[in-house]
Amino acid sequence: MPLHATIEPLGWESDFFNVSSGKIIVNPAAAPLSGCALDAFQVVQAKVAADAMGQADALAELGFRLVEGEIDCSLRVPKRCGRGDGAHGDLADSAQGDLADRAVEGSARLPGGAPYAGHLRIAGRGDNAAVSRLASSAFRLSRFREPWYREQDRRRFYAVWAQNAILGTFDDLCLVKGRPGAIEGMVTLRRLGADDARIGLLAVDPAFTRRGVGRVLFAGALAWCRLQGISRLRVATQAGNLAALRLYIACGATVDSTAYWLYR
Ligand SMILES: CC(=O)SCCNC(=O)CCNC(=O)[C@H](O)C(C)(C)COP(=O)(O)OP(=O)(O)OC[C@H]1O[C@@H](n2cnc3c(N)ncnc32)[C@H](O)[C@@H]1OP(=O)(O)O
Ligand SMILES: Cc1cn([C@H]2C[C@H](O)[C@@H](COP(=O)(O)OP(=O)(O)O[C@H]3O[C@H](C)[C@H](N)[C@H](O)[C@H]3O)O2)c(=O)[nH]c1=O
Repeated sequence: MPLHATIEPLGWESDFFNVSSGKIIVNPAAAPLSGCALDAFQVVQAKVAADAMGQADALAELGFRLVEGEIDCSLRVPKRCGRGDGAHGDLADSAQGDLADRAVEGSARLPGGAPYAGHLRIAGRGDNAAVSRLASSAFRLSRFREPWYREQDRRRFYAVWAQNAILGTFDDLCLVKGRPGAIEGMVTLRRLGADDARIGLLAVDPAFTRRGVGRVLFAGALAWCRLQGISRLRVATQAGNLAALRLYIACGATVDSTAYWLYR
């Protein structure tokens, strides 16, 4: 069966990776996708819902290859509530809220941009080097991988993502645990709309993994959402990233959707 779709040019990615890139937009009203249209790009990406295998088969016929699976998760942002205060939700809310509050003690100063007094603080320019170092090495599981993208460009991509979060030019901010130069972990966040936000990048320095830092970062992300009046936090990861999936599920997230990335 032919796939009816258009190809949306990806300007930012084409410039950043120096690879002319496009993305498939499935549209039953569009013409059938042709090899000729695909040949105009060095890389064409498609994100296919995991229950739409007909689309994946049609793309395979056109020469697309599987790159990775993606799992999209989300959770409701728990309301702030003290122990024993049943007025603001269930037990899970209460436990999550306590952890979040401890993670961002002093967080009332957040909207002004001042650093946290608690475990987490907003990263500033002085954190640029350490945050970039962590981001460039942490995200080994990525759809920006060989043979389509060079390893050094994948590393640069996540470093720039983190730098842009510090500047607030892509994600809105980057929260870090640890002193400048001695960062234990980082999480970046972006408001998507009135009610929801998304974690961009979340990583823990390998010297500090399995000590609860990931949970603290996630709790800090929830606390930021609460301060912003955001009620839903979204996060995505690679299907093969069991550590991240287990972390998000342990923090209360549930799976919203699953998909495959295919490239040609
Ligand atoms: C939005 C995104 O950025 S998705 C990509 C996520 N980041 C990465 O993959 C970067 C590389 N990995 C990391 O930085 C870390 O391994 C993280 C962030 C995934 C986990 O950070 P940690 O500080 O180790 O997590 P933390 O100690 O808080 O563990 C919480 C839970 O996560 C799960 N978990 C963490 N690491 C692992 C692991 N290696 N294997 C299995 N489960 C794990 C467990 O359920 C754990 O609970 P438990 O210790 O009670 O069993
Ligand atoms: C830094 C930056 C990026 N962009 C653009 C470039 C891409 O088109 C998107 C990001 O795409 P996304 O699908 O989110 O990228 P990843 O597949 O790498 O992300 C997943 O895995 C990550 C490890 C992480 N968990 C993330 O949350 C997941 O979505 O943005 C841009 O336009 N401007 C920029 O500055």
